Amino acid sequence: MSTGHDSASPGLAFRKMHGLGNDFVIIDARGARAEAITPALARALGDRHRGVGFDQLAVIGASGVGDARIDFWNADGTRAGACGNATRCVAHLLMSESGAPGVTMLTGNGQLAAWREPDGRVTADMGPARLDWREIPLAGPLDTVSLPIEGAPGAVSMGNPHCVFFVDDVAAVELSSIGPRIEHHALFPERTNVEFAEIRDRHHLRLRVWERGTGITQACGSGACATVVAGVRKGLLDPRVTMELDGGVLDLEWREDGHVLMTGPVAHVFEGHLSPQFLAGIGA
Ligand SMILES: N[C@H](CCC[C@H](N)C(=O)O)C(=O)O
Repeated sequence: MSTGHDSASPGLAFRKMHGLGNDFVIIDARGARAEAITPALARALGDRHRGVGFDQLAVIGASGVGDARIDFWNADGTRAGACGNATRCVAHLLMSESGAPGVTMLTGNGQLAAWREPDGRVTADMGPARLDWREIPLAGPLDTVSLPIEGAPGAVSMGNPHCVFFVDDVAAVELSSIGPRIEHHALFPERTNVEFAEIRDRHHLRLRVWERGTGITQACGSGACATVVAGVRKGLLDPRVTMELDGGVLDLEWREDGHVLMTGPVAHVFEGHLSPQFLAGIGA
């Protein structure tokens, strides 16, 4: 039986990685045209039954600044300005490639540095937390420490919008119903990621996340960054915090210069090629 031209022409190469179960398809497009990556390709790849499946697609591009640029896409085909766990995964790839102990990458939150820790985990400097209502963005001039939404969540941008609630019992939160309601709340003209945090003490908390454009995820790095910032601003947390997410543990620090550092594991799962048949079936 013919297998078509798949073996002769292997198609587009990709990698599958994850950080605490927050999973990614990573495409190295440094030698390719960025226009090759479209919302339709992101949606098709993100389909967990007919594609590969991911929480985010991360596309590595050539950059005149730093080692590379990274563009992030959600499973619904929309773009994300930041993705902390994918930033750590791509940093791991770039450091493995160059043998260097650190790397800099251009993202929607500016140029970010990352480095490997002695224990093998990867730390990303996720850049400055942005706190002005225009930077989130919010629909109007509101105090981002406490929004006029039931539960008084805080709003933080890490290059993407986050709405952070502090609750008594995070296990009792019905993420699949409240998540999409807050994602599409009128106060957030570009929608928002939604975090629910249960504080254990000033250095420890439990976090669950509903992601804009993707839904419930096992972990969200930029959400963890936004949560430490929102918690410190409300007087609930110290600036160094360990967070337990559904998929694992992240260490966070909101540094005095406003940058947020995030440390956690990365995992390389497999490499593959998208078949020409799959690529030919993707619409506009
Ligand atoms: N998983 C990512 C965040 C994705 C954010 C995305 N859903 C958005 O639309 O901003 C992280 O580790 O930071």
